[in-house]
Amino acid sequence: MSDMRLIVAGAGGRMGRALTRAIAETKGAVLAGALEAPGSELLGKDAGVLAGLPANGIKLSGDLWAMSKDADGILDFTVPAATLANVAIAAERGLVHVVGTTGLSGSDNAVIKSVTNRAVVVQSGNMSLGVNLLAAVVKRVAKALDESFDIEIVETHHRMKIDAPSGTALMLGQAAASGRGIALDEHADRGRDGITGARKPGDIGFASLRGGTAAGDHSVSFLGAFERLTLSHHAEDRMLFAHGALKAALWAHGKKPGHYSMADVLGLSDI
Ligand SMILES: NC(=O)C1=CN([C@@H]2O[C@H](COP(=O)(O)OP(=O)(O)OC[C@H]3O[C@@H](n4cnc5c(N)ncnc54)[C@H](OP(=O)(O)O)[C@@H]3O)[C@@H](O)[C@H]2O)C=CC1
Ligand SMILES: O=C(O)C1=N[C@H](C(=O)O)C[C@H](O)C1
Repeated sequence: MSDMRLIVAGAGGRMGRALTRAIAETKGAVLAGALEAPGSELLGKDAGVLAGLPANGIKLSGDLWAMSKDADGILDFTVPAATLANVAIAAERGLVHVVGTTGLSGSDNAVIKSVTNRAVVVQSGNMSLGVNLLAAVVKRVAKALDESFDIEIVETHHRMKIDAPSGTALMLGQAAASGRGIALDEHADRGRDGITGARKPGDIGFASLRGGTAAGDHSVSFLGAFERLTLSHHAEDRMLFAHGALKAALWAHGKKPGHYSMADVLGLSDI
């Protein structure tokens, strides 16, 4: 099969630059386009140079429709409004759409899912093997422990992150809720402040720390009487997520339309 031709959305961003480097390091993938926000001062710049590589001749552009004429997929780590705009074009062009953007609302996710009867979408709040394994373990542990164990999720990210809780924290919360057989929406306790009252039994708490350059730390604690169990993951570099996204795109190339997760890509769906 010929190389998979990939567009990087948000090519001037932290993940966008990492994705450009990951594509350059990956056999079977080639950079076909670099998308940035219309009006960005980076439009016209060379994607390779922005990523710290030799020039590759791919200039940042705000026109996804034009650049996707001969492309196979798009790696989208941007902002919710951009991802939603990209969904329709990716579906129309038949591109594999790897969605890593977080901070999406329930209705945003419904829009993404609405195209998956005709388009291939791989979506995950975290593209790493370790976090997806952690989610499977959290689900299993939550199933084994009853409400006498309180569940608390703590995440730490770099000072530039704009959404909280992180997509990964919500994914881990969803895994815990599924293991317990409860709806996360009804039991999430996000952001305590002031006289909050005692913790409600069965709630899943979230706390977000921001600072420095942390690529992404997550821990899930089960706190019971006289004992605490904490499971955690530490990302050391965002190239981890970029290589995961590449793996997802190559896996999805040629798959039938559907909404896939990173657990599907990694063969962890049955755990
Ligand atoms: N699922 C996963 O494994 C991971 C997910 N993420 C998520 O990826 C997203 C991006 O993170 P990060 O790279 O750190 O953020 P950055 O802010 O560094 O990058 C986002 C980029 O998207 C650009 N952008 C904004 N609007 C558009 C548009 N309409 N079209 C194209 N590009 C646009 C931004 O441009 P401008 O600055 O000009 O607005 C910016 O360059 C976040 O939601 C983050 O949580 C991050 C790491 C891993
Ligand atoms: O914004 C980030 O940096 C990250 N975002 C994702 C999230 O919201 O969970 C994944 C990773 O933790 C890095």
